Amino acid sequence: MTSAQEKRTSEPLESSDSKKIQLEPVEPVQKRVDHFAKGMAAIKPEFIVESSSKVEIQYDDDEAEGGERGEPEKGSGGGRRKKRGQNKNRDLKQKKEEIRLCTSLLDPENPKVCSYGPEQCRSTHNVEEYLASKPEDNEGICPVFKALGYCPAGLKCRWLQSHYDKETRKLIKDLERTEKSKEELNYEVNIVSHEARGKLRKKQYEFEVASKVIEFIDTTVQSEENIANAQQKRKDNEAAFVEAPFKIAEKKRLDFRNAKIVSPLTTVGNLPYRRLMKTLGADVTYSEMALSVPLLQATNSEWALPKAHRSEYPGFGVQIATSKHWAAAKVAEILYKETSHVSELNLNCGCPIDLLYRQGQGSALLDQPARLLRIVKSMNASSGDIPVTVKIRTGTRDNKNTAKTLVERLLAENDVAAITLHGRSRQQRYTREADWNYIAEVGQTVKEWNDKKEDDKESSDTQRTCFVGNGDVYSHVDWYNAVNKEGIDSVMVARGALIKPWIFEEVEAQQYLDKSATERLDILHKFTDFALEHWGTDEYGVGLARRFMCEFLSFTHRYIPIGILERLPPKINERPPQWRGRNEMETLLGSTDYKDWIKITEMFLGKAGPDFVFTPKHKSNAYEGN
Ligand SMILES: Cc1cc2nc3c(=O)[nH]c(=O)nc-3n(C[C@H](O)[C@H](O)[C@H](O)COP(=O)(O)O)c2cc1C
Repeated sequence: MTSAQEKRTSEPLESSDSKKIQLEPVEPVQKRVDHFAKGMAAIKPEFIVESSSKVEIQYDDDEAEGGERGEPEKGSGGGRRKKRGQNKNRDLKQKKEEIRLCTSLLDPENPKVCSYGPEQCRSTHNVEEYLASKPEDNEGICPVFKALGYCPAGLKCRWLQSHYDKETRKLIKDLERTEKSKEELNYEVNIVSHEARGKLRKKQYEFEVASKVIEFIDTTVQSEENIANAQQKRKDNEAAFVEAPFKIAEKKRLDFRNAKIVSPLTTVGNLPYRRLMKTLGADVTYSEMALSVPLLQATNSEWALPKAHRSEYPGFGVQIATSKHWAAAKVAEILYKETSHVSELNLNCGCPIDLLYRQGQGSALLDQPARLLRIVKSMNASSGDIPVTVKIRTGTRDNKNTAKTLVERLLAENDVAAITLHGRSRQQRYTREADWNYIAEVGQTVKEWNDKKEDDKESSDTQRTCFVGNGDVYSHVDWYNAVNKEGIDSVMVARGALIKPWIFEEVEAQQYLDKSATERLDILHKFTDFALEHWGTDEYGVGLARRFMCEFLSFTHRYIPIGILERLPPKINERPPQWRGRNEMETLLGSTDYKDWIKITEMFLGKAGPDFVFTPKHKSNAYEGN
């Protein structure tokens, strides 16, 4: 794309189904002054909806970064963030069925033993009563049965009619399909055993490596008075430490050059979404950020985060947030020993939310480089052959970039397989653009380091450190602008891959793809199928799939079809005037009303019950236009 095209273009573009998109010549500006205002997306006039009441949506992507984990508060650097654009009254609990069937009876042909016994069990053991109480089944074939040849939800499935023989009262199974699905590597990995989690819970897990590493690192932080003593202890520990099973050069290799990388994304970067992104061209995906303390307490919801779909490996990273080197060492050791499909362990040094910041986690580490280095060192020493990477921001404060100095220290004192730099400070909001000049400057520093290391024949460590830029990438134009800069190996894409999940197809094709509403709906359909495979097809699983689909739609609706724009490239931060699509479905997919999102989920998940609750993260304020 030439710079002339980037400004305004009347050049035809190829769409995904090879139809040409003719961008009409731009008419004189005076008629549409408002729509060409800075920060506004330039929509062709015929698609602009004039209305006296306009809806303004405030997107708070900063807060989204922490998911439901943190409530912003005044002070502590991020005070301005308080409540802006965030809906604080989100009820995220999904309602359960009134009459629940005991899980021991999911498959009536193969009943399991109920540990409570039918008398004590709080769920019903009366299959007929349960089936009679069930709401009418959803139409069509159960997506999980179709994919796996059986449905683990059994009698609880909301599409039961498609795999239940009423006459014989047996579940239908397609063993051939089951075999095929295994061959297709359609299963989930990194499921930490009950036994390991039980030991963790009882504090009986044996940290053979981490305990030595922690002891060694502790001696490096001894107080001044104890320095002589500490030095001796350190030497002893160093001797023990030499036995560490993996040297840096023996770790798994990462090569991110031109890799298509999806950011770690709390809540929305769930397993079904990442699986979808793999089918749409992603090479690298990350878990949602997992916190070290609940991991060590063996919290089930936290251990759900490192789970991945088999298709994500190799190329799957687990992201952790921590403020303590001992916790980092322990988590790294468990992940190494108890999971089998982790390509890298990523340390979050960028999360801006107050709760984590106050605890010294996330972006707080940027102002405590010694602590950050200790954490990386302990992770590296405890994670076996899993390489360690970091994700940082430019700094914590505006106009005070500290990332370059930090990166110099990281390279000199530690071994990080990759560094990702989000080109914003903690204080900076998403409304201001990421600083790609600074990203390139830091990239240059990493490049010089790699060049020097390559020239150093003495060096036993042959691993280069990859450098990845991050911020605002929304099209192939942004992507190539970034990777064509010296020192930048690749780009990590976050919101761009949520709003426009086919972004990597555009990168591959080096052109905009004007996806039709039907094609976009197909993508959502695929997400739903993956969501049902992951969360299940029973009432509860469908509720979760619906909720996470709404979360996804809270980003996808922000896409403005390329065919209705008159100025390219589209920018991620541009706000549109109210617009309508080229057909009803396109208009629906662009709706900012969460009730329409629920309607969209109903196309694939059946009718949402009156109990289904979804409150969008983003507040939308109606105001009178002038
Ligand atoms: C909804 C949402 C969730 C996020 N969750 C995480 C996270 O868990 N870990 C992380 O390092 N960054 C997280 N981020 C930040 C992104 O990874 C990325 O650094 C940031 O959005 C800038 O990239 P972008 O301009 O491409 O969106 C999140 C961002 C969003 C919008």
